[in-house]
Amino acid sequence: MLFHVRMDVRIPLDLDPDVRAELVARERAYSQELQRSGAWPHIWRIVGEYSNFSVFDVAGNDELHELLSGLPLFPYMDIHVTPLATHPSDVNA
Ligand SMILES: O=C(O)C[C@H]1C=CC(=O)O1
Repeated sequence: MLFHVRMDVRIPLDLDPDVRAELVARERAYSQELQRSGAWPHIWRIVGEYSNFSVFDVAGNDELHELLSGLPLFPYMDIHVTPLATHPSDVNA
């Protein structure tokens, strides 16, 4: 199943810079591992925001929740999920 996910990152300004850097590095590694596995096929920066639009390709809601809640930055994100269905006019479907 495909899901559109918006992630807005809200790291507290007073978070220790070393803790912040370590979190961001772990987030990058976790994200890139999922991208390589095929579970996270698209990630786009939203221009002018510390946010992304992503597409996840997973078995269902439970797997998506497991992957999202495992994000190192999960405690510092607002996440909005939109399940995607095939459009009847999609010429590629
Ligand atoms: O920067 C972000 O959008 C947040 C997060 C998602 C992947 C990643 O490496 O960081």
